Amino acid sequence: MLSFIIYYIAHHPNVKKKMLEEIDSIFQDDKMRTINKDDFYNLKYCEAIVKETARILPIVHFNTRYIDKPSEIAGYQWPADTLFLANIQAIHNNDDYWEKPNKFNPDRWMDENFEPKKNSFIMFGGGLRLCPGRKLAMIELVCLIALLFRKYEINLVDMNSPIKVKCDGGILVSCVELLVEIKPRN
Ligand code: HEM
Repeated sequence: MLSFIIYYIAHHPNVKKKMLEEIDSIFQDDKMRTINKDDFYNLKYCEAIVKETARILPIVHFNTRYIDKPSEIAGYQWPADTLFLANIQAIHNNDDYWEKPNKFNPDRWMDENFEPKKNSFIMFGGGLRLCPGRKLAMIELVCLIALLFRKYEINLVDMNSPIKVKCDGGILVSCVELLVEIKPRN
């Protein structure tokens, strides 16, 4: 997921600028101090970048559900042993739920009153089997991008290269290759 985040940041200079302003306002040019809980809560724009990346390109593309008894779901009768696949990628990019879904726009998450429509943002699944690691994953990703971009300038080697992804088992999406140039920030 970090590769996808770096890719989208590199392709949206206005987003990168805003992210660096947030990071610099929090760390005040200190490139070494340990990140703490308050920093995490203040890194709202970084969090918005993580969510927006996961909206456009969810690493879990499909969520699965299985019924072991015949059931009626969404007005249809289904036999026992039916496996359902919910297409997370399609839901996240559907214009019934999202304004300009193809636009990478972390700002959509910045409005205090913004709440995605019910079940329209399911990067961590939902219901009883909701991902139990979601908070840890968010903390790790937000802190990681803040600590990386606080200290390093990260650019893509080839801005024209499309993102190279592979999909394992039709469900998990990962980045195959992303060539980056990293140098210390001034
Ligand atoms: C960006 C990172 C992550 C993403 C996108 C993600 C996404 C998901 C999704 C979509 C599910 C299926 C939920 C459902 O069926 O409704 C899931 C389940 C699960 N995740 Fe995560 N996850 C992430 C990180 C983590 C981490 C860090 C942990 C553990 C430390 C974790 C542990 C689990 C476990 C144990 C389940 C199975 C839950 C169950 O079946 O009851 N995940 N995750």
